[in-house]
Amino acid sequence: MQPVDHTYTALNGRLLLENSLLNKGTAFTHEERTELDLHGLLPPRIETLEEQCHRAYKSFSIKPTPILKHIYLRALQDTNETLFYALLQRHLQEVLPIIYTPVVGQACQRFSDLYRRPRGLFIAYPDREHMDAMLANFRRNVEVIVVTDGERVLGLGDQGIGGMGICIGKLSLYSAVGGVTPNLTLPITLDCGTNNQELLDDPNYLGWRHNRIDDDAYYEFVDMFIQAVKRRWPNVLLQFEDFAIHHATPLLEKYRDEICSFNDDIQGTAAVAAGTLLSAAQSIGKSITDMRVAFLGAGSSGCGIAEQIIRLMVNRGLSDEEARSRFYMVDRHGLLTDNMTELHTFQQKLVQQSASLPDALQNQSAFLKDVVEHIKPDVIIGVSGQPGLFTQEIVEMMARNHERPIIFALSNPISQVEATPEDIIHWTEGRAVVATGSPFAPVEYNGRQYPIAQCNNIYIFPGLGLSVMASGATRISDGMLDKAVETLAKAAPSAMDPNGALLPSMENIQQVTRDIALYVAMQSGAEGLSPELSEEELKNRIQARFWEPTYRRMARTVV
Ligand SMILES: NC(=O)C1=CN([C@@H]2O[C@H](COP(=O)(O)OP(=O)(O)OC[C@H]3O[C@@H](n4cnc5c(N)ncnc54)[C@H](OP(=O)(O)O)[C@@H]3O)[C@@H](O)[C@H]2O)C=CC1
Ligand SMILES: CC(=O)C(=O)O
Ligand SMILES: [Mg+2]
Repeated sequence: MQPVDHTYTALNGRLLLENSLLNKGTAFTHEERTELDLHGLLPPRIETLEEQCHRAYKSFSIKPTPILKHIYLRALQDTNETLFYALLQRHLQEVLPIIYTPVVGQACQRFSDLYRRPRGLFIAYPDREHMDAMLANFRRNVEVIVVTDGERVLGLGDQGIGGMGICIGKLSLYSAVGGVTPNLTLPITLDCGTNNQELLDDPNYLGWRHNRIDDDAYYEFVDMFIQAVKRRWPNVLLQFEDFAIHHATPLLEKYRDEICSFNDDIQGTAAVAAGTLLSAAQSIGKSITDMRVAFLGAGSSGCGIAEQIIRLMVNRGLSDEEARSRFYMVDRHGLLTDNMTELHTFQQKLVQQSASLPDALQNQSAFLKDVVEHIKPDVIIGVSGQPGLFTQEIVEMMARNHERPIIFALSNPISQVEATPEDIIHWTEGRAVVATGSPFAPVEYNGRQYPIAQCNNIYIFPGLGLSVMASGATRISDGMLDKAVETLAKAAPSAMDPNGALLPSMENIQQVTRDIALYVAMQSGAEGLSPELSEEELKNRIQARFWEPTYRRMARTVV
């Protein structure tokens, strides 16, 4: 009888050390080294995981730049995943900006230069006839996929196959925060070409050197991929990530009822932003149903966030029409109105009726400044991907209009933020309720420290993944996302104390993620999208599924 708390492997010697999921490096014990033919291949000292973490943290700390720290961590991940995640868990707050936004943005931009070892799948358009074979080249069991086509990476535009960096980063967080076993995750890049001339001209670019395919060719390619995923992993959770505006919503709408899937930029961002807004409303003692909200950027995230807040307002008693009338979506060409002809379908649902607008906004393209001046929104949300558009004039006007203006500058990475928290706090004399998409240090103003909430979908997607894994949900419904919003808002310190932070701290993010997983799973059960299980049963399943980075005794498979 083989002990059940052992991990069994048919690998030994160098092949075992090269398998990042199984490798323990210097933590292989004497017995394991004997049994698995490792003697001589490792330095003689045997370390504990804790000792390895100390050593790895020291190496990490002395790297002089954020990108070198990122490269170090990615190399560690490719060498020993248990150690990588143990390090992440012990230093999450410090390491998060390195493996995720903002530094992951640079890693995507320099993906080909930095490329060292294979991770995930690159599915290139010219290879499409081999779709099933490509998926079969990966491990048999996969439960979570993050897929991109790299066309809108953060606010950095088309990065071609560099988008893979984002998928790797997101899945690292599924494991570090959401307890999803790393060997069940799969990052995928659909290489549809690139329209980024710099990449096309770069002799080192590792992607398909071709302009992007579009229209029928694009949708047929994506469909070949989705059908192949369904054949190989019918129960997988598939996250669409960083697709450009013209593909993101059509793909979500096409596939959300066909495969268990969601779009992180639309729905994940919507849930975190709506949760943060609920929390901000609690802080300033105002109901969201009394608020008017203006957006800068009416793209995938902007319209997704607006639709989620509208659902919240409707759940709290407003009619759909009343709720929609409170939204002012400003895009590149100005405020969206019913006079505009070339809007995406998802934007058409969020237009203002020009006849009901104040005169000053009727006969011209109104921009954010005009909307803030004439509508006096309680909230402005930036998801334009363009830096600096929350100007001093606009922010000061917000502060004149409201005692506690709510200002969310959510574009990533830091280089693209609409206004820095430092500026917003100063321009509003410390009165603004601020959130950003990337992490910012607390702002010091008039002897007071203002912590800045990181309103990022990291608060949502790991919980959705854990929920699906624990419950076996087959779809991600709006009702499930609404539960995530409410659970997040309830977990915010501001729910207890108006001066408390808008979002739970990163130190508590694992617990928040478990709570989100639980309430989302209860909702999927109530909607018939997963077996209806008791709260207790679901908690037990979440606990049982939650992977922790620890070493197990490793032994040779007995054949
Ligand atoms: N905090 C978080 O968790 C998240 C943050 N984001 C960030 O949000 C940003 C946008 O993402 P996403 O919505 O998916 O991207 P999209 O491209 O779908 O949307 C961006 C929109 O902003 C518009 N825009 C561009 N320039 C201006 C301008 N000068 N004034 C007004 N609008 C403008 C674009 O118009 P056009 O198409 O004509 O250029 C487009 O409609 C990115 O920076 C991303 O990193 C996204 C997801 C999550
Ligand atoms: C956070 C994220 O998903 C984005 O900026 O695209
Ligand atoms: Mg994204």
